Amino acid sequence: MRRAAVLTAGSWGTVFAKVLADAGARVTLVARDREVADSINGRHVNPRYLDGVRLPDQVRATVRPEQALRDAELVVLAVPSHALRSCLLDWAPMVGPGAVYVSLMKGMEAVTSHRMSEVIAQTAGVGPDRIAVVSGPNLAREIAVEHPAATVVASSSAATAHQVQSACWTPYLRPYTNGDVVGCELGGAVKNVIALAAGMLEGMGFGTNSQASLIARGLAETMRLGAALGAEPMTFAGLAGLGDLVATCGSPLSRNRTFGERLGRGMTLEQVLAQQLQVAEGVRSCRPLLALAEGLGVSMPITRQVERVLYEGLPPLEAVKDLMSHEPGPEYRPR
Ligand SMILES: NC(=O)C1=CN([C@@H]2O[C@H](COP(=O)(O)OP(=O)(O)OC[C@H]3O[C@@H](n4cnc5c(N)ncnc54)[C@H](OP(=O)(O)O)[C@@H]3O)[C@@H](O)[C@H]2O)C=CC1
Ligand SMILES: O=C(CO)COP(=O)(O)O
Repeated sequence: MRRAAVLTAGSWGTVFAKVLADAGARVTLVARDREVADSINGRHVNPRYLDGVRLPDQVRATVRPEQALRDAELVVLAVPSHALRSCLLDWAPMVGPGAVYVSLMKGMEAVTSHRMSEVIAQTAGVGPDRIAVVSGPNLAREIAVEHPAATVVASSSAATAHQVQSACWTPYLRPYTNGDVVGCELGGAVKNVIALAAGMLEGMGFGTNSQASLIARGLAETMRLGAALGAEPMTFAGLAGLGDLVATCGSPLSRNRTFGERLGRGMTLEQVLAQQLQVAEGVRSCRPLLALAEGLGVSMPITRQVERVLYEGLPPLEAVKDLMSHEPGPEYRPR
């Protein structure tokens, strides 16, 4: 039986622990809070993040990372992106030789603009062949109740991608492999920013044409950045690109979309942050994404307007007016 450690017991970590267990692994889920760990071990539920869903018996919880990590073949990482580097500096020395690191995270690191797999490689000192990224239209709550969905397992090593693919293939989650790690990670990070904008449109009362136009133009700027970074264009037509954009921009379950919707209804960043219990990665990722794009001469007008709303206090309606008033050009352009 495969042994997996999942860190930590938030929404997606808890649900992915269930996926791995349903696919046949013995899973140790690391919680930061003893009450959460006790509840998972005693009642098979995580009341803080996944109330009402029973976890399989093969999911055990601990508050001690070393207990989970010492014999884990898969080290599955699901912390907010801004916390990854400091967490891994603590955790990596506890990981056994040969383990594969799996990133579930969809964000970019502030200041460095690094993708999560880059942060893993740097802090854990492992090569790309021991890193996989899982990304796709995977709203945790829907996967938890086993609504059928698909996802992508990306790794530069086909063997690693296949190993993780077979570890998370269940009757309700269908994983496809992809060698394009850059494209899959960018798809996941940028769609969170676009979902903030989708929520703003919803909050301002705009309809389906506005949403569809946003998704298509959001995809265009994701693809421009991807092309400049060497990603495969087809990745963005797939699950980690268009698939995740549609799911996240369209679902009230999305934390990013909900965050944006509150901004669209007139709340300030501080007011929304005060209400937000779970991570909305787009809020922190939009600046490192813009920095990356600016360094490469790539234009990301929607991401820029989201940044202005978040950090410059621009009213969302003004952001829409600004986007609509630029001189229109060809639909496709490389930069
Ligand atoms: N939820 C979803 O539907 C999906 C999420 N993702 C991605 O997965 C990643 C994790 O998201 P998700 O599980 O939803 O987030 P949640 O906000 O639901 O959970 C965050 C988890 O990280 C822990 N945590 C918070 N801050 C820190 C910190 N500074 N150091 C260590 N641990 C910390 C929390 O512990 P505590 O409870 O003790 O605060 C909690 O276990 C994100 O990158 C997200 O984009 C990807 C696909 C689907
Ligand atoms: O990544 C997700 C779905 O694929 C979850 O999106 P949110 O983080 O916006 O909830």
